[in-house]
Amino acid sequence: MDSLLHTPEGVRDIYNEECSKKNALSAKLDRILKLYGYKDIQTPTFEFFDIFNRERGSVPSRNMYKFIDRDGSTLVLRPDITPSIARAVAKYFKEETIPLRFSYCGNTFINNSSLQGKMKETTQLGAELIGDRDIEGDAEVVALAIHLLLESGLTDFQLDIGHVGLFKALVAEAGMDEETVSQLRVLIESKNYFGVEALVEKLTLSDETAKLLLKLPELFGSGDIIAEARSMTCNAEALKALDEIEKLCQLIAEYGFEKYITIDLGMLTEYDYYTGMIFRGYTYGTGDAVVKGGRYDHLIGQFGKDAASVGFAVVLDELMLALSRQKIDIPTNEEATMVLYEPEYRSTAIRIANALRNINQAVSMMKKETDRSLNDYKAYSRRYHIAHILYVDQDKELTKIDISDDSVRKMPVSEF
Ligand SMILES: N[C@@H](Cc1c[nH]c[nH+]1)C(=O)O
Repeated sequence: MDSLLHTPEGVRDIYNEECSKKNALSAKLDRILKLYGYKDIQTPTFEFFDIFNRERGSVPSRNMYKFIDRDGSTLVLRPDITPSIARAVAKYFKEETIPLRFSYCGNTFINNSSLQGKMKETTQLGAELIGDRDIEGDAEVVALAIHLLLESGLTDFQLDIGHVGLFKALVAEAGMDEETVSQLRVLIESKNYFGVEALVEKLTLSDETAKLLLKLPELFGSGDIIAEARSMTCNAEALKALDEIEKLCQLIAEYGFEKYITIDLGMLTEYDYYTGMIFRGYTYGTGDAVVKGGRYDHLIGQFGKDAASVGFAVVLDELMLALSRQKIDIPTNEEATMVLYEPEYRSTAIRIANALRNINQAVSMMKKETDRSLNDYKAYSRRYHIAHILYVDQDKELTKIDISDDSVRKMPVSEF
């Protein structure tokens, strides 16, 4: 019987305070998205497999939850919301040539290996700036991500900014096969210097390319590393990527957010749809990114609309974890009142509850059981963060109990 209460590994229930806080956080962040002109969009939780297949460059197929529809089509629970937005935009905004801004909040499902101990269902709150190919678009999106983290209450965080163009240019120049590229990516990403060295030695690369690849895991820090990287390559595409990061950092300074960014030229990603700058935000309390995003100029084109785009997603669950470990409160504005009534005064109690709800106060009604004492209800209120009890045991007067200090006051019912 007990096993009926279990949930599968990687998913969990969220309730009480934690759930109120998660919703409050998402509403708070949503307000900022609106301030930047992002409009709500919702796409389905499951889609055809092809929306996320290898060509799109999202999560690898083995990490997706796949199932079969009645008619035999293969469906997946979305592992990522960006390809869905790309599909929807190509479908409903095909003719629009001026940039569009969309934001969303929804759950994603990734069937990670259990060994990693990661959650398999997570809530993402994201923004996509569609049809903007300029560096100003990159800067807006990075600034917005920083603004959201500040709004959440975090003060100590860093946004690492990289660019897939640098790595792509180097491996293209070296003519590496896909398997080697992916091995190298993992090694550089995990800053495994010796691993990179061993692999690079096995390949036939120009001295210049080999040196820069070896150096990538260390190219992390402030603007100076751009100059350092620049001095190490003549590859035009690689130089272009470096120029872009430099310009992006200047624009982020125009937003006043430069202190939150770090350049990380060794930052790479498994998502193949990225074509330009990529970024990830980190803070204390969780090793995983609380926000992640980047530029993807060809994804929407795969659905038939040519629209260079850039966006990101805040991983709400990671952000919640970080906030809680950093003891940063998320105010929920939940000053709930309990209207506790003796059965014969039910209609008086309903009138009182309605009057309070009319002035936007949250009320939970509770019929008093004969075998429970007032103290039982006070203890319950303490457990569930109820601020007051209004005890209705006659028509004319009620008793107001303040749970924080146990003080008691009589009030005329006519006041409601
Ligand atoms: N969808 C990406 C984040 C992102 C949104 N837009 C661009 N990138 C992810 O799940 O990591």
